[in-house]
Amino acid sequence: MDRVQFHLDRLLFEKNMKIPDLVEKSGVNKNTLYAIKKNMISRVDLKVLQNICDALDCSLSDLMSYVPQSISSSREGVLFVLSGPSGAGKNTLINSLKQNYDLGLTFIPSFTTRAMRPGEVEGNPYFFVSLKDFEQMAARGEFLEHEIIHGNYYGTHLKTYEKTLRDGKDVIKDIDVNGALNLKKTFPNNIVLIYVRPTVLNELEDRLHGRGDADEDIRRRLERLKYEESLSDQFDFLIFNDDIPTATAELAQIIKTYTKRGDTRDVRSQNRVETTYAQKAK
Ligand SMILES: Nc1nc2c(ncn2[C@@H]2O[C@H](COP(=O)(O)OP(=O)(O)O)[C@@H](O)[C@H]2O)c(=O)[nH]1
Ligand SMILES: Nc1ncnc2c1ncn2[C@@H]1O[C@H](COP(=O)(O)OP(=O)(O)O)[C@@H](O)[C@H]1O
Repeated sequence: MDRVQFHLDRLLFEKNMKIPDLVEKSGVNKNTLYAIKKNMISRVDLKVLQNICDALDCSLSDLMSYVPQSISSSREGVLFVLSGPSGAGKNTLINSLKQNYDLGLTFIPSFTTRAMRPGEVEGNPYFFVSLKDFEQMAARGEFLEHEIIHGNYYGTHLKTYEKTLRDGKDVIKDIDVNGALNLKKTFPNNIVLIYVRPTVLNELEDRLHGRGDADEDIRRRLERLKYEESLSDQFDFLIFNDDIPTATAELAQIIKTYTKRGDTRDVRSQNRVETTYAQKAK
């Protein structure tokens, strides 16, 4: 697997740029840029990286990241990732799963710079840190991956994932679409990507209002919807969360299939289930 990963795709999206714009601004050859964008490059000149960073006004750690061998070869636990638009019900389903099913899953809180919401506490569902602390942690390479989402930073703690999965524990976590697809490159064999959404996307706004989000936060969150939907077909499963118990049951069904005792932990060798509700996305 590629342990050095480029994030050009995301950066271009964030800067509202296309490859031809970057060719013009950076002077870097088009084919090189496409290869970097697709993570299909095995060697690259430092000058090229410098020119890309200058053109995108970003740092090298925004453009690329490195995953240590120790974690990339971990095959012990299975990592279940829930992604989807804000308000889809990812956290609701994780909590409902905890309360109604005994699947022995571990939830690993991420680190974030966003403000704590009512009902949240330190360590659940996040460790809440300042921007300065987050940046220092990122610079020290403490994150497996990190992203800026809705203007806040979110990062998965490398050492905790490493230890938990190595100990053979199965993990469930909601991660944004970029982070999910990056993690798939890190753990190609023991990850299951699940995309969650309501059947009717217009319901998201009501749900976010119901959760008590401020209007400005709701607007920012919904702005990302189109991008998130555009990546949904790269996920292994799609769950329509219209009714919480039904969607929780679908999620539990998927998890049980991949964590059967006695089965190999290499999820590649297991057949994927299609329940009546949970459909493989493609
Ligand atoms: N890439 C990445 N995304 C994360 C991480 N932790 C949470 N997220 C995602 O960050 C986004 C915003 O999360 P949150 O602030 O809880 O808002 P919500 O989606 O509206 O509930 C969601 O898509 C989460 O799944 C992480 O460690 N890495
Ligand atoms: N199936 C559902 N029907 C109606 N409301 C829901 C459903 N699932 C979740 N909600 C509500 O929608 C809001 C957003 O859910 P949440 O789990 O915070 O979403 P996410 O973690 O995906 O951003 C919460 O107020 C939650 O109670």
